[in-house]
Amino acid sequence: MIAILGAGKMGEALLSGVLRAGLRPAELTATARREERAALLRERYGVATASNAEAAAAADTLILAVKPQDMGALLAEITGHVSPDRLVVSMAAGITAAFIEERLPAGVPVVRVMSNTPVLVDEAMSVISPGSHATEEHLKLAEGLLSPVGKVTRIPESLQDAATALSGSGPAYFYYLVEAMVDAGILLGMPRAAALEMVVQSAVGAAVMLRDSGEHPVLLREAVTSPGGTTIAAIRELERHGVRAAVLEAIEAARNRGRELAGG
Ligand SMILES: NC(=O)C1=CN([C@@H]2O[C@H](COP(=O)(O)OP(=O)(O)OC[C@H]3O[C@@H](n4cnc5c(N)ncnc54)[C@H](O)[C@@H]3O)[C@@H](O)[C@H]2O)C=CC1
Ligand SMILES: O=C(O)[C@@H]1CCC=N1
Repeated sequence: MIAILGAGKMGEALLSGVLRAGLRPAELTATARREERAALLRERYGVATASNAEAAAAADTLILAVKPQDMGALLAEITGHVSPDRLVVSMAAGITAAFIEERLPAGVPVVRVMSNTPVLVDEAMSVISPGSHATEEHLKLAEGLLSPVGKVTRIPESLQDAATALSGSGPAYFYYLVEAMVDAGILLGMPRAAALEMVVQSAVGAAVMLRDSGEHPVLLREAVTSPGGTTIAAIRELERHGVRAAVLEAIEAARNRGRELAGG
């Protein structure tokens, strides 16, 4: 039995993903703070819902999907119902495996995960790290849950906040760029729907080429950038406005915020 504790956006995305991957609803339990939310999850997915304590007592694998700020309270609710023969998987930004281990009985294995919202379309990037009691078997269990909904990679926990800043938040940066490009289309007199179609398809095409061609992004960009042409005129403006430096600083700020989150 797998329990998803705090099935909000990410918890529900993972729930739907593991069901698409072939788990049966009877193998899953979800928890929610509000009864209307629990009813919606039961109705939409056919899974059972329970209190955190009941779900923790029944499940072999507990997936913690609450906000970092709610993690302490959730752990206090479940600590009396978790034993070292279970696996605890945390999806929260910033919360260290040690934070969880300190609040659960000694020896409980914890795997820390940073995934992202493309879980919803089976294109997630999930980055996992073992806590101090997690073994190869526990990492394999976590990979088994996450690999049907996207790519999974292992990193040392010291890099988890950086992974959060890069791939956890990453989709938001691409959406932000798409928004800005569509605005540029509006500025140039393009109808909004047409601008959105052009920008989204360019993003999809670029993403597929990045993933499938094996070429470095610099080479792919150079292939678009003709001498004396249009693209270099745009790149000059991006450089003049310090966009590359802004990206470095933005992602560093996200990493630093992740470091703060475990402190509340
Ligand atoms: N949204 C994103 O793109 C990503 C989020 N994350 C992480 O995933 C976690 C969840 O984020 P979201 O799904 O975006 O937030 P969310 O707010 O949509 O989901 C959290 C859910 O937990 C529920 N909850 C809080 N305390 C509870 C309790 N004691 N018992 C039962 N339910 C409880 C809330 O009512 C809410 O529905 C966070 O820790 C976040 O850092 C990680 C990667 C990406
Ligand atoms: O913004 C956040 O805190 C969460 C973690 C990664 C993406 N969203």
